[in-house]
Amino acid sequence: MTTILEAIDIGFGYSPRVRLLNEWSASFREGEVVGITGSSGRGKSTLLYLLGLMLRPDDGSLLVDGQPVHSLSDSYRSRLRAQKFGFVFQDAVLDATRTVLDNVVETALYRGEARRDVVPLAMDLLERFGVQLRANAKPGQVSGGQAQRIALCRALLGRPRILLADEPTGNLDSESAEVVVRAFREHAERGSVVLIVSHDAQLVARCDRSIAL
Ligand SMILES: Nc1ncnc2c1ncn2[C@@H]1O[C@H](COP(=O)(O)OP(=O)(O)OP(=O)(O)O)[C@@H](O)[C@H]1O
Repeated sequence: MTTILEAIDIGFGYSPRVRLLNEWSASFREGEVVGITGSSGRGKSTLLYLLGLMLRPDDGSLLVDGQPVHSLSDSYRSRLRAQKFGFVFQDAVLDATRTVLDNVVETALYRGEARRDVVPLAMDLLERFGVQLRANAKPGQVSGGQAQRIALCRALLGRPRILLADEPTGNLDSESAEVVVRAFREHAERGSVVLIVSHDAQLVARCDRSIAL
């Protein structure tokens, strides 16, 4: 299977005294759903920021589809992020001034897709995750669990090659969590990799493998 993302001997600390990662290596292949576990404060979210090109490692290298990315310019890394990455983070960061539907289609429009093409796809995703009736609401008018599913729709609509999810089922009941896990699996099977940070042992057990930090 093709390797999509590879970290080689990554080192990182927010300050020299507090090192979170030392010579950390891992590779992630097409079709995989990988769980990342570790105690609170261990650095799991930080690892997603590093793998998602939001932070730069202090040492080591990172390859995306075989291309070294650690020393690329910020603007190139931003473009790569928009092209290849999808994020489902805890603080879902939906734009409060725009409707749920506009939030979901935002990344696809940024990539140059036509609104008339992506709106039906977005509505299908919202329906799948049980939030289609909130399409015209503003993010401030939806619950935390709904916001999480809306952020997931936005990420999946972008069909990212690398999907990074931080506690994606944290605010969800078990039935909604099940829908999310199935969606991750299907997404990976279409030729992507999905990395999930979670404290939820049941969720991690359903991944293809897990990595403990
Ligand atoms: N921007 C920052 N500047 C300085 N320290 C930070 C910053 N962000 C996080 N930290 C610290 O780095 C450590 C790792 O944080 P991180 O959020 O990556 O852990 P985590 O494993 O995801 O934790 P949790 O399971 O509680 O979400 C923590 O001690 C945290 O306080």
